Order: sequence, then structure tokens, then C-alpha cells
Amino acid sequence: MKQQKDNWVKILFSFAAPCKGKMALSVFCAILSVAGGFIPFWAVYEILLAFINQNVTLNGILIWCLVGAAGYLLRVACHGISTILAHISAYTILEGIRLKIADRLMKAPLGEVMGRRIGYLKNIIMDKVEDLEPPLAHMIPELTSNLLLPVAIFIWMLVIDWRMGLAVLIAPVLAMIPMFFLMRNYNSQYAAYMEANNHVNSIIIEYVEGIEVVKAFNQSTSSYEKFVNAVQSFKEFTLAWFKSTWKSMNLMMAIMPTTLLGVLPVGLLLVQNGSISPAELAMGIILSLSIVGPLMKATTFINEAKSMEYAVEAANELLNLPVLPDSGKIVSIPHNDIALKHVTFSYDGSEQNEVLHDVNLELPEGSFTALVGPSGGGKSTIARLIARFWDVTGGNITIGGKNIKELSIRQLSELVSFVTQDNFLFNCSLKENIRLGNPNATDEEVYAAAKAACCDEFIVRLDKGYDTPAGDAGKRLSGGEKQRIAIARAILKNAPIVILDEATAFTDPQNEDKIQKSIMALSKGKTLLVIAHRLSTIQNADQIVVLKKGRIVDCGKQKELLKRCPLYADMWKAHIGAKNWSVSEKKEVAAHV
Ligand SMILES: Nc1ncnc2c1ncn2[C@@H]1O[C@H](COP(=O)(O)OP(=O)(O)OP(=O)(O)O)[C@@H](O)[C@H]1O
Repeated sequence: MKQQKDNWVKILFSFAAPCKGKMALSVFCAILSVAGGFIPFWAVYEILLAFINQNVTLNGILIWCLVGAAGYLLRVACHGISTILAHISAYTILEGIRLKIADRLMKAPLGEVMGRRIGYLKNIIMDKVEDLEPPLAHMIPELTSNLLLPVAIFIWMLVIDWRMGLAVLIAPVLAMIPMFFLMRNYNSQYAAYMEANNHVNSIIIEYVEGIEVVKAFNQSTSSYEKFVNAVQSFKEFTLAWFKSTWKSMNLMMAIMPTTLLGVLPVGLLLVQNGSISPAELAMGIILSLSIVGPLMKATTFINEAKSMEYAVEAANELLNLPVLPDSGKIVSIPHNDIALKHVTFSYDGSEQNEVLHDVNLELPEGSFTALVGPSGGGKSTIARLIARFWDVTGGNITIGGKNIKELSIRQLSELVSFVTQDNFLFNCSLKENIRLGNPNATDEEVYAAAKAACCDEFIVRLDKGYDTPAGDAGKRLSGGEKQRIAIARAILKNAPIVILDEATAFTDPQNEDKIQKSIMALSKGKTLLVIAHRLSTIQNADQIVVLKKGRIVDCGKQKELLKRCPLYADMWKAHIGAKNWSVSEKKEVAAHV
């Protein structure tokens, strides 16, 4: 972390590498613009000189006016070009960072991504990266001119007379004293500000994301209070910081523009003793006044540099996520048997947090395996490890006898269809959502998959049918309907291995039949692994694996398990009890209607 902090400028330069040429040109134009900005001063000086020496002519004045105007135009044009180039570079860099982050999120183990809140990721990818735009787009042209201009003026003043040169420094040097007090705690205060900012952000995101739960559990008052407290304490923090700095800040702002207080008396003395001419004094006064604006602006970049540092570090954190090693090889797979051999796994890599212990399991090609067991036993973990969302900590997983790590991630993802209960629908039409399973599928193939997954009937009822945007449809689709769209997607993908993680979670008795039908369509002739709490949906499995606390307790057909595995028998009794209760309750309700 420390190393990242030290190197944020280096990291920024690495981000900017693709725009090196444009950035260099932008700086060059900014320098030209500064140089052009001096020409009007020079023209004024020459006109003053002519007046003082009493050799002023109309032509002479006109020429110097034209020279001054040309210099001014050069300054404006170069500044414009520099700003345009800086903006193009800034947005190209931002685009590059966002694409790199998206690429890294895709290559990182899923756990690394899912372990971070959506709000946090969005904040970095959109807001923090966007924070880089103003400094990148403005700092290059403006900071260059705002730093270069005072330096050049100082040199010019030294050339007029070294004492005048030093006199112009008096105000900026005095302004450094309150600035020193201002900057003493700046780093720690800024860090505290960012922490307060992140805190209030996370509370706001939590409030908005959890608004359904808040309303359902009547927590609106306490959640709202938490929200209000966070916003208020952020306001209090920023105001307190502002109050602690305003004296030094105002003192600095008051001293900085007083360059004339040094230049005027020194200049007058120098004119008096004949060291400089009155025209040179006049020039010195103009120059010393023109130094003020750029210096004041340069100080505002201190804040921007700090926000840039935080933005670079945040973006860099995501860019440094570990990458799931990808062999990139297409390996010949003789069959689609899956085998887990002595698999151990812990999410954080530590032994004490191991969630799977020495798991051995075989899923022959074309067979139907069900994983059951108490909550937290490791069922989903096994499913995710087969799809290689994470790598096993110990042992190995093979498909067709080949370690899944030997396969390219693309090949593995083509081999495995993974359907979970979180059926995410992208914000495109339902047809395109299904087509995600196979981007080359024709419309007819999409409709056939939808029919097989029993979703055709409810999709055609929607106003725009298959062209209904998922965003609009999503609000009107039940959990079971979204589930069937996900199954249609997987049918279209037609992968030889199918994993269903709680895919029947949204099933009600009316829906169960349809889901079962769609699952049958999906899994015909496939190696099928199903995780289900509803045991009736897996009672015909070729093998039911009972998992408890990360260990396989038993494995067999339903009948065998009912006889010999008390844990399974209890689960079955509980399930049948719940099912009967639900049916009898419905009958009772019907009788009363
Ligand atoms: N992303 C994660 N990071 C850390 N620990 C996790 C993560 N996901 C799951 N776990 C832990 O791993 C263990 C196994 O979880 P898993 O979800 O595999 O169980 P499960 O049998 O599928 O449970 P359920 O039936 O409730 O879905 C649990 O103790 C859980 O807290």
C-alpha cells in the first residue's frame, strides 16, 4: 500500500502512456501560449518607452499594438489547442483505465469481485476515475502556464534589475508562511476527509440498495436516522476542517496579491538612484501585477493533485486484482466425466477458514448428481469451483481426466452452463438476453430454446413480446419466470455440463412442473449437477450427495439414502412435511373461498 502511495505519479504516467505524443504537444502549446502572453507586455513596454523618450509616432504605436495583438492571439490560440489536446488525452486515458479495470474484473477470480460491494466498484470505475478528468485536462495547460509564467516574469524582472526581481518575491515568500501552517496537517486531514466521504457514500448506497428491506421491516425511521447522521457528520467534518484552515487560507490569499508592496518602493528607489529607467519601473509594476493570478491559481492545484492521488490509487487497486491463471490452451477432452480429488478450499486461503475438507466426488458423463445438505455445508462452493470461479486450495478437479486449470478459461466456460438463483437480466430485449447463451443463434433457435424452457407463453403475452426490454419486463416477471429465461439461455448455450445452483428456488407448486420440464430440456444427455433445497426436484437423481460442514456424509440414490442416511431421511421428512402443509393449507383456503 505504502509503495502504491509513493508511486502514484508514476502510475499516472503509466496510465497516460498511450497519449504521450498528444500530452507532449499539449505542454508545448501551453509553453508557446505563455511565451505569446509576454508579447503584449513587451509591446506596452516599447510604447511606454517611446512616450518617455518622446519619440512616439502613430506608426510606431500601431506597429506595437499589432505586435501585442498578435502575441495575444498566439496566446489564446495555443492555449485553446493545448486545452483541446489535454481534454482528448484526458478522456482517452479515462477510457483506457475503465477498459483495463473491466478487463481485470473479468480475469480476476469471481470471489475477488463479488467480495466488493457494487457501490464501491461503481464509485471507483465512474466517480473516482472521473475525478482524474479535471486535473488531467486542465493541469497540463493551466499548471504549465501558471507555473511557467511566474518563473518567466521573475527572470524578466531579474534582467531589468536583480533587486526588482527579488522584490517581486517578497509577497509570495511571505504567503508561504500561512501556507506552511495550512499544509502542516493537510495529508492527514485529506485522508480523514476521504474516509468521511467514503463512509457517507457507503451509507447512502446501503440506504438506497436496501430500501426494500427497510420498508418491509419498518426500519425507515432508524435507517433514515443513520442516513441523516452520516450526512450531517460529513457536513460537520468538512465545516470543521474549513474552519481550522480559513485563517491561514485567507491570510495567504491576502498576502499573495501584494507583490506591488515590494516592487513599488524598491523600484522607486532604483529609479531615484538611476539604476533603472521610469519605463523599466512601469514594466516591473505591470509584470508584478500579472504574476498574481497565475500564482493564486497554481495553489488550487494542490487540492486537485491530492484528489488525483486518491483516484489513481483507487483505480490501481482494482487494476492490481489477482488474475486467475489462464492456460489459454484448448485441450482435447475425451469425455465429460467430472472428478473432484481430495479437494480442499478456503475463500481466504487460510487453513482455519477451510470450507471444504478432502472432498472426493465423481460425476460420470450424462449422469444427474444432486448436492444436498444443511445451509453453509459447501454445496454452492463445490459448484463454483467446478466452473472455476475460484481455484481449489488443495487437490484438483478434472473434466474428462484433464485438470480444469489446464483448459483455457474460454474452453471451460464453453463446457459448463451455470444457472443460479440470481438470474441477472441485462438491459436489452428478452430475445437478446436469451441469445447471450449463444450469440450466433438465429431468432428461430432463440424461440425454440424459450419454448423448451416454458417461457414462450409468458413472453408472447408481453406488449412487445420477445423485443420487450428486460428493464421493463423485469419489473413484471416473477422470480420463476426470470429463472426460466436463464434456463432458456443455458439451453441455447448447449454446453455438455450443466450446473444448477438453487435454480428451483423460486418454484411454487404451479411453477414446479414447468421448471422441471425446462430443466429436463436443458439437461438431456448432459452431465448435470443440481443443488436444491427442494428435495422433490432431485429425488430421481443418479446420485444424491449429502454434504455437511464441508464433508461428504453420504452418497447414493434416494431409496438407499432414506434407509441408511439419517441426515437425508430427516431432510426428506421435513421437506415432505412442508410440501404437504403447503398443499393442505391451499385446500383449506380454497374451501373458504
Ligand atoms: N464469498 C465468500 N467468502 C467467504 N466465505 C464464503 C463465501 N461464500 C460462502 N462462504 C462460506 O463458505 C461456507 C459454504 O458456503 P456455501 O454457500 O458453499 O454453502 P451452501 O451449502 O451452498 O449453503 P446454502 O445452502 O445456504 O446456499 C459457508 O460457511 C459460507 O459462509
